[in-house]
Amino acid sequence: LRELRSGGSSSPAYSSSSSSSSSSYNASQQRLPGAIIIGVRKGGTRALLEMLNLHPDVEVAKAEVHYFNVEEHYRRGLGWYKAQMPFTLPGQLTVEKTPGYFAAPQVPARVWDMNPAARLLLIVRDPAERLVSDYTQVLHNRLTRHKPYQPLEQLLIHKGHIDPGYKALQRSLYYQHLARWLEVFPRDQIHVVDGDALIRDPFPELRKAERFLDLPPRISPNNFYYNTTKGFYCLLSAGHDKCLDESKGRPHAPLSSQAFKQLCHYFRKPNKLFFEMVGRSFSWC
Ligand SMILES: Nc1ncnc2c1ncn2[C@@H]1O[C@H](COP(=O)(O)OS(=O)(=O)O)[C@@H](OP(=O)(O)O)[C@H]1O
Repeated sequence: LRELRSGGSSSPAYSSSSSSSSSSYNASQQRLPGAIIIGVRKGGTRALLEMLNLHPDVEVAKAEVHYFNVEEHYRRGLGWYKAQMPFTLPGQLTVEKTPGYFAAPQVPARVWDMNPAARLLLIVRDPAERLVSDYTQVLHNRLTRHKPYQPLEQLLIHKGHIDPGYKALQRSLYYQHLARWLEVFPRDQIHVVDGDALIRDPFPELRKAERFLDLPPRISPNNFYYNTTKGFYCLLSAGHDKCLDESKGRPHAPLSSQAFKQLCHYFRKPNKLFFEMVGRSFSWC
């Protein structure tokens, strides 16, 4: 527990964030993360981070850090990484999220070297939907920079068949990436969050995450309300409300129903392998 909360430092185990915050013993400082949201890209990582941040014993790194997956950052060392973290009191849990960690082969061993007790959160979503969301984000970025782009179907389908080389498709092969994490971390240090369930009804997923992180249950259904304009749940805390920005929940780029069906068929086997690996199944297409 101590290592989880303090990222391996020697600060005392759990103490409430509201207790004796004025004493120098409890001086706030930056600490390495005890928990990391490792992915998946477009799985709902921002929503999960913001929702965990509702917990009084959790502080989060606001920006994606990309420490373990970007060589230039990794070379800067743990001092740099720590300096990207929020200030916390002893007993508070530091959390960062970088969706790019999940599919980057060098990352699991690096996270282990940082803190072998780190708790890992993996939020997954229907891999076909995720792929379309991934493409939509790339398309949006290219349009913003006035760069050319290809329609999704052209990237995805080659001579009538799904092209296994398409990067966004590979990012949806969850079992391949998870297998690498499981070579390094024990299964019980990785908690799988259902990203589709988080969209439909966030509270039960948050309760499970609190339990995994050994946090006392502090997040409540009253922290969420459905915003009909946004079409998603938004957050309520201490009288403030917050919805995720417009980059979350964009209308997806079009894809013919025939191509989407092909995609669903393609994912059947890899999905089955993932279900076996995590010991549960999801009702994906
Ligand atoms: N409450 C709430 N509000 C808004 N959006 C929500 C929420 N919960 C989950 N989501 C889904 O999060 C998807 C984006 O995932 P990520 O944050 O992981 O994207 S990223 O990889 O960091 O770019 C985003 O995917 P798209 O809908 O495809 O844009 C959302 O569906």
